[in-house]
Amino acid sequence: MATPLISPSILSADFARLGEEVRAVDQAGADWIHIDVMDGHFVPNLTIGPDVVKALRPHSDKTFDVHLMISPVDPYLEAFAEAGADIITVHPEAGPHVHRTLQAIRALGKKAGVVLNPGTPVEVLDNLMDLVDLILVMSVNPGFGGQSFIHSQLDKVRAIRGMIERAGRDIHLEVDGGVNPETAKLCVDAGADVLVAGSATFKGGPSQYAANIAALKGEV
Ligand SMILES: O=C(CO)[C@@H](O)[C@H](O)COP(=O)(O)O
Repeated sequence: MATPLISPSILSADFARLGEEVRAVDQAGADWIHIDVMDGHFVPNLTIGPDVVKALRPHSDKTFDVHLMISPVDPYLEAFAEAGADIITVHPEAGPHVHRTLQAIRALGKKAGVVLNPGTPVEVLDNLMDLVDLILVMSVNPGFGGQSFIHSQLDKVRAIRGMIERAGRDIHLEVDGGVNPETAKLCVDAGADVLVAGSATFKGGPSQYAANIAALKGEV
């Protein structure tokens, strides 16, 4: 299979040692760092805000891939941009005007991502393709790490890969949720080029991170 970029979700890291954990996965071969921001309203869990992103920024030069699961989302874009996010990814359901939200992310000098929940149809992308640098397909319902991969999302990945080819632009296609070495291969074969993995990266503690990331890349 083609080698995907791996973006470990720090949701599965040891939150008491978050800076060290980010450094550890960076040194273990992570390509990006995936940061899940949850508000207890748009999704049924609470995580972190821009101050934590800012505190983590000195721990890695890798791309900070920030997934905002918050509503409303527009009032917080600037804070996450200033905190050091490189890519800011939003849900179409998180505000009244997703087109305007993506424009606002680009205006802040950041890459813009849009994310589709398992129940969100691909048609939502029809008028957004020229505004996105990343499309994230959730292969679990967002809110928690450690859930099982929803295989029906692979058809969505295949459909979006076709849309990207037709758009003729360089757009990353990322999958998140229940990604392990077995499902990673299915995602890459379906057209994904970036994989988010929480449990499968952080399992076994820091001594295992390099092996876990290599396994996700299909290198072992
Ligand atoms: O955004 C989310 C969940 O909402 C994901 O990023 C999870 O954190 C992935 O965890 P695993 O399924 O890989 O354990």
